[in-house]
Amino acid sequence: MRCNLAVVKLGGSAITDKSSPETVRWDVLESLSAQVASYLKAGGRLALVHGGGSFGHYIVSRLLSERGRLGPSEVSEVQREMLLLGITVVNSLLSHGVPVSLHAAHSMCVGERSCELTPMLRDLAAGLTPLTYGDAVLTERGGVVVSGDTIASMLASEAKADCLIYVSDVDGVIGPEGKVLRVVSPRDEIADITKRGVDVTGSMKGKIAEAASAKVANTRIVRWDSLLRALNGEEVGTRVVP
Ligand SMILES: Nc1ncnc2c1ncn2[C@@H]1O[C@H](COP(=O)(O)OP(=O)(O)OP(=O)(O)O)[C@@H](O)[C@H]1O
Ligand SMILES: C=C(C)CCOP(=O)(O)O
Repeated sequence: MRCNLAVVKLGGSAITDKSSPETVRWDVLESLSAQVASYLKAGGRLALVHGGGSFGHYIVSRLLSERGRLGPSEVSEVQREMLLLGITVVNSLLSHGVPVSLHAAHSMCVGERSCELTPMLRDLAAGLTPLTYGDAVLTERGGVVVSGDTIASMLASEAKADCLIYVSDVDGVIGPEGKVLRVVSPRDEIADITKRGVDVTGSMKGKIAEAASAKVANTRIVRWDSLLRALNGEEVGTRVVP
């Protein structure tokens, strides 16, 4: 069935090149913005989250290896880097006529799994397309990274979305036989096909666990060029079940 209210996570593996720092994949971003615009034009509603890609993951891993921890200055640097990618995504969506409203995750989250998402829900109800992203926040334990995968899952549950779509650079989840799985659960064995590049928040295994915890009926991991098909209810990519 076609999605009425969707939460879509624009994966950093799709919108950036994770093997090269601060590199946007402009063609992919343009395509995703056009697919989002087309879904909205057909009457769909959605909220968006994007990942760290070669912006967030690179800076976190560089700062951790150079300074050993994320203190106030490091958290601020990560927040700045994610804002840069956030503005880039806003520019692309706006150029396709999407009425996007950007919400910094560090203004809504106080820990890895603790976010107050009401501002996004309010904008969604008002007819805007709210957007947030994976980010860093300063806690009593020091700086921590809040994954966009987690925010997307929490947002889908709170918004009572009927679809939760994780967009990435792979056709879906690759199973141990090397083929895309039609369905996956967090207990299933999957192949490890991690590419060059850095990831500080758990890659595919973490994504499956977060996706499954949302308990949204139609939860999928799809390649970027299949987003609109997924929003239209087609069985593309890999469906995630608890
Ligand atoms: N079994 C698997 N099936 C599919 N992809 C896998 C698998 N194992 C590892 N991967 C890796 O997981 C990556 C996708 O996870 P990743 O966390 O990078 O996605 P993302 O959400 O797009 O990125 P970001 O966290 O930057 O937003 C793929 O690019 C692939 O390299
Ligand atoms: C690395 C940072 C700052 C954000 C991580 O978010 P994710 O890429 O959605 O896991």
